[in-house]
Amino acid sequence: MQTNTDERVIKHGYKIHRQLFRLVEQEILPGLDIDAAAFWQSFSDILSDFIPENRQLLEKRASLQQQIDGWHRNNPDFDAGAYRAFLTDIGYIVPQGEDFSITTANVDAEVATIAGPQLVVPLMNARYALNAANARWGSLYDALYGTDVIDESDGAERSGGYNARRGEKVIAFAREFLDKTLPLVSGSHKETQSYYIENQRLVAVLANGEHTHLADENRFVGYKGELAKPASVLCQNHGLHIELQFDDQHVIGKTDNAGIKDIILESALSTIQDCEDSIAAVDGEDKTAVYRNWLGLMRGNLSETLEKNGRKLTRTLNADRHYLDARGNELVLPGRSLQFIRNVGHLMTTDAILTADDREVPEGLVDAMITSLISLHDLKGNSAYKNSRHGSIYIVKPKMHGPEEVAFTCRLFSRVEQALGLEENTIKVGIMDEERRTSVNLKECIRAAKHRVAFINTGFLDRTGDEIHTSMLAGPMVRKELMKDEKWISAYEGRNVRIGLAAGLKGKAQIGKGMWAVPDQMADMLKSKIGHPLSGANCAWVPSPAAATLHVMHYHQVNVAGVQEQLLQEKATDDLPDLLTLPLLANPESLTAAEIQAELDNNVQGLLGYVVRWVDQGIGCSKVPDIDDVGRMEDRATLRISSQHICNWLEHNILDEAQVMASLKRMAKVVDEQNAGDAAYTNMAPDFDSSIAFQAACDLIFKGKEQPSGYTEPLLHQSRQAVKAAT
Ligand SMILES: CC(=O)SCCNC(=O)CCNC(=O)[C@H](O)C(C)(C)COP(=O)(O)OP(=O)(O)OC[C@H]1O[C@@H](n2cnc3c(N)ncnc32)[C@H](O)[C@@H]1OP(=O)(O)O
Ligand SMILES: O=CC(=O)O
Ligand SMILES: [Mg+2]
Repeated sequence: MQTNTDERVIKHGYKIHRQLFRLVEQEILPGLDIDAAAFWQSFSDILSDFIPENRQLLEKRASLQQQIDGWHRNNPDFDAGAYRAFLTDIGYIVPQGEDFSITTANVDAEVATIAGPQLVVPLMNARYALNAANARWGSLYDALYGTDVIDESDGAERSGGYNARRGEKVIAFAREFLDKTLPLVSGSHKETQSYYIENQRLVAVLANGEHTHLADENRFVGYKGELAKPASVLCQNHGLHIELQFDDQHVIGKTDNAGIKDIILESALSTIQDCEDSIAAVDGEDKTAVYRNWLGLMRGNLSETLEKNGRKLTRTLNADRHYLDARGNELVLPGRSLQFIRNVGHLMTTDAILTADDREVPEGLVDAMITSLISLHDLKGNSAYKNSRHGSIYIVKPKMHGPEEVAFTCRLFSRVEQALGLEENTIKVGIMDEERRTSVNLKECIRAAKHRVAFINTGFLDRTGDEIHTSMLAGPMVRKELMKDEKWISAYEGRNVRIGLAAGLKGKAQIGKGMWAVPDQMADMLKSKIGHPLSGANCAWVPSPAAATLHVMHYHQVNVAGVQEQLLQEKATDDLPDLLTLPLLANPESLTAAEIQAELDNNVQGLLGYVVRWVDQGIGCSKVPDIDDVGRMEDRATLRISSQHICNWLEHNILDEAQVMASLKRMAKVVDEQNAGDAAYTNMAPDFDSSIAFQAACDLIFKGKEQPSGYTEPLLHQSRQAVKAAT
């Protein structure tokens, strides 16, 4: 990209984008008691010290991939034993050391001890970022009413104004939840006429006049209003709060036997503010905008004015929540999720800072320094709202390949801590277990971060992309939808929990599970995502605040600490062979022409639908209809899967270029039609050659094999930069 270096400020040879420079000097540093000159000095030292090693780590990735490609070329008859020996020889599999336990300290309860949903949100979008931070508490009634969890039969449709029949179903569902979560000594919440507090106990009055209590009295923890007629009652189960709100004049409350107007669930315990795969930040200007949003969250003053349902409103961070406890003393609960920030990985570079010879610097180095600097506002109490009550900064580091790269991240964080005057290990690291070399060596990856690891999370979407790319030459892969039934993926998910528990994460850190990537299918999510807590994971990703409010019900049902205790008793098995079982098609000839076409069209439709918004409009995460018209969350990781999958089938002649090109052109028209209502949208068809987005989609497929680890960001960035330069 052409960069006007005149617009830059030179610091110790590095050329800082003026917008970023101003942000740091005028908005971030004030109030931090950090000398600007000292800051730029230590930042430049860090860049100079870490750039060469960052480069070497990337070279090692490329070299290992080359050796793996060569091995597959020379070994068309796959032998699992020889393959494992080869991976060990080349250092892809590293030796495993003695058992150990992590020592991470000063971790907030939302990470260490309470199990619950984790919401991920594109940080570039202030409206969503604020919504996510506030998603700590969510209305169960809204989450049920607004999603397919409540079916539309018997006149319970969602459309139009308030539908009382649907409302009844919501109330019935919620009462069922209360009966399971807060059972009464006798009777049911379905029969309650009122609730009151007496002798520090919650009393429920039933239709038959009986006054009953909670079966477990300790689940009542607080209230608002009067003892005899509370405005709300606060209960707790597995460390998660449930608030029953009363108002018999309210439109819902007046239809309810006990005057309940809503049930509020503590929902997204933690949130990941994402600088990575769900955003499109391709230059210094974009990076500055993203950092400014993080600053607003850490200073507590981020706000966004928006129009919703014909009304203008200003969204800001929610305050903490105040109650009286059972004894009548003040009880204050966090009003916002605990916020992590996801930095980018080691691959990409950014023109936010250029070297003396005008080369972009590694973006991950800039993220580490700037996002930590901003987080200091929280640590120093410069915000009305506390994020970490234990003085920690939580950085999620994605796409690391193996323990060496984790160690590099930890050394970087250590240097950032020194530069900012922070105690060692203040910056916690969330390790995305989403590259094959990390899964294979997970124990050693955790060891490399054992003083600061705050989570290990199975990013199964990137992990699937890496599975395909790493073994690109081994043979054609199974269809995308069938990946979830493959041996490697269940070994991967199981090992993550088992290795995490053996490394002492219980009670100290999160063992996390991946994203629910079908944002509108909440009924299905409710059926299946209980598998995550049941597997021993104490958090799992959700795509939206409503999904957090629904998924939290699983953590009321499952006592994750108990599951983890049980798993710790089980004997470990060697599941590395399963993890290394390649997801190859057993019988490629059995695929019908229709199956091949459907797989191709589906991949192409999702790919184009995502890429066109990314490249033309800078939207990094989209809900894109698949071939069956199901809206799917698409981000860079899902794009990595679809592009690599098509590339793999091309490589093994299941597809040919002409067929792929024909599909791209046909599906481009479909995607154009899907976006017809968007005034900012530019069609790809029929002038395909002049659509940068369409060309990017082609490159992601036809040049997919050469992309580092099959990543999509180099081509996406290049194309978005071209669009920005042209407008
Ligand atoms: C592999 C990986 O790396 S996964 C991690 C990356 N993925 C993500 O971060 C997914 C985050 N989710 C999203 O971006 C969005 O939910 C999408 C793109 C999937 C769907 O977005 P939309 O179609 O706009 O959502 P939808 O119309 O259902 O809801 C919009 C409302 O929900 C809110 N919302 C939706 N997603 C989120 C979210 N993740 N956080 C906070 N609020 C959200 C919006 O603020 C909006 O509410 P508002 O009008 O009051 O502001
Ligand atoms: O980052 C998450 C993933 O699944 O990839
Ligand atoms: Mg990922």
